Amino acid sequence: MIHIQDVHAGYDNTNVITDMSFTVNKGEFVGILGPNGSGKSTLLKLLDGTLQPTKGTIRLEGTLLPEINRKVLAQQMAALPQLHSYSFSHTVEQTVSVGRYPYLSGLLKQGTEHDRLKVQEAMQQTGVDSMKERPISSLSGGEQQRVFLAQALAQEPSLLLLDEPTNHLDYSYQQQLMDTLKKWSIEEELTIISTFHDINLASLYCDRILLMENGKLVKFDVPERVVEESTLRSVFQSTMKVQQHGFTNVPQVALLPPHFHSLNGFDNAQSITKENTSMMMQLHSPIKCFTAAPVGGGIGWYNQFVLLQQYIDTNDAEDVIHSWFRNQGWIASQSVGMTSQATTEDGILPLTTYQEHSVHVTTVPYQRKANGDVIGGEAWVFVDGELTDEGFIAAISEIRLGQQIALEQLGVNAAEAPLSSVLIGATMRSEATFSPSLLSSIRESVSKCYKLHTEGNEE
Ligand SMILES: Nc1ncnc2c1ncn2[C@@H]1O[C@H](COP(=O)(O)OP(=O)(O)OP(=O)(O)O)[C@@H](O)[C@H]1O
Repeated sequence: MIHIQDVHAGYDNTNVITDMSFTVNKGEFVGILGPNGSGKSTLLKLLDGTLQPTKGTIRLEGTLLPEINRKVLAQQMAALPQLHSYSFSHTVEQTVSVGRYPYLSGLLKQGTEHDRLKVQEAMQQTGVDSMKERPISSLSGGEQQRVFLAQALAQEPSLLLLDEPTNHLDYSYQQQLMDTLKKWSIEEELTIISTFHDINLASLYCDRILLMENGKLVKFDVPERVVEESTLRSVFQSTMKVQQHGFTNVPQVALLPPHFHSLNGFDNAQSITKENTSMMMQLHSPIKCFTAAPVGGGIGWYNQFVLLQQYIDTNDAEDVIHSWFRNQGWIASQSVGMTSQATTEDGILPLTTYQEHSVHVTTVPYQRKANGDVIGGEAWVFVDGELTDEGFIAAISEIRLGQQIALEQLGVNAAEAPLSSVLIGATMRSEATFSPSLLSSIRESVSKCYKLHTEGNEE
C-alpha cells in the first residue's frame, strides 16, 4: 500500500527523520509510538505529502507520492491532524462536508445526493449527527475530534492518517473510536497509520507498532515484539513494567514510580499475632499474594491475613471468615482468610514458625486424630523479595514439596494428608529475587516448620 525507502527529512536543513524504510500493507492498522519530539508527526507529514523528503522515496500503491494528482491523492488518503483551536465558525455538518471536496466537480462544486448521504453516514458513525447545526467552535475538544474524524471518513479514503486521535477523548469515546477504526480496517480493508502516546491502546488495537527514537525506526513489528520491557525502558527512559493484559495475551505497560519501592511492605515475622483460636497479620501496605484460601484466593495484593480455627468442616468457611472480617472491621477486598480444623486439647490453635534469611514460614502443624485422620498443615510463607509470576507458581510447588518432606519425616503417608490451604506472599521489593536458592530455601523452611501433634498426646 505505502512504501518508504531510505527517507531522510526535516526542517530548515536539519534532518529530523533519518534512514527510514518500511512498508504498510493494505488493511493494516499501524501505530506509531515514540517519545516526545522523536518525529512521529513529522513522519505523518511525509506520508500525507505536506513535507518532502530530503532523500529517499515514498510510494503509494507503487506510484511516487509527488507524482499523484492532488485531487486523486485526496480521494485515496485522509489525514486527521492533531487538534488545535479553530477560530472559524462552520457548523458541524459544513465541516464534515469538507471531506467530500475531492469528489466535487463543475464550477459550482455542488454536492450530489450521494455526497450528502456519505456526510450523514460519517456523522452517524462518529455520533455527531445530533449536533450538526452547531458551530464547531462551540464544541468540546472530544466532540471536535469526532467531527474531524467524520470529515476524514466522509472522504472515503483507502488510507487514513491520524495524529493522536484519542487525545481529548474520554475512556468511552476512546474505545468507541478505536473499535470503529479496527472494524473499518478489518471489514473495509482501510489502511490506518496513527500516532499514539498511549502504548496500551496501541498494543490492544494495532496489528503492528512502529517504534521511533530520535527520528529513527527502532522496531516495526507485532505488539508482542515491540511492547517489551527492556526496549521501552531504553527508548522512553522510564521505569516501566510490561505484563500481559490479563484477559488476552496482549502486552500492557504499567508505570512503576520509585516511591513504591520504598514502601515498608513486610515488617517481620513477629508482626504475626496469635490469639487462642486465630492467627493474624496486618501490614501497613499490601504485598503480592498467591493463595488457595477460601477468601482472597488467587493472585492479588493484600495487607490483612487471618487463619481461623474451625472445629468441624461445615463447608461454610467463607461465611465464617466474612463475619469475622465484619466484626473486626477488615475490608474484604484487602484481606485473605482461611480456616484450619487443627486444635489442641485446650482448644488453642497450634502454630510453629521458622525463619531463614528472607523467608518467613508459619504453619499449623499436622495433627493425627484418635480416629487416624490427619488434619492441619495450613501454611503462610512470606518472602521479603521480588517473585515473578512463575516464581509464585514454583514457590507453591516448593511449599507442597516441603510438606511432603515433613510428612515423610513425621511418618505420615503423604496420600493421607489433607490438601491444606497455603499462602505465599512477596513484598516485591528486590532484596531477594526469584532464584533456585530462594526456592530451595522455601522448601527447607517449610519442611522444618512442621511438627506432628497426636490427639491426646500434646507436645
Ligand atoms: N515546523 C517545524 N520547524 C522546525 N522544527 C520542527 C517543526 N516541527 C517539528 N519540529 C521538530 O522536529 C522534531 C520532531 O517533531 P515531531 O513533532 O515530529 O515529534 P513527535 O514525535 O510528533 O512529538 P510529540 O510526541 O511531542 O508530538 C522536534 O525536535 C521538533 O521540535
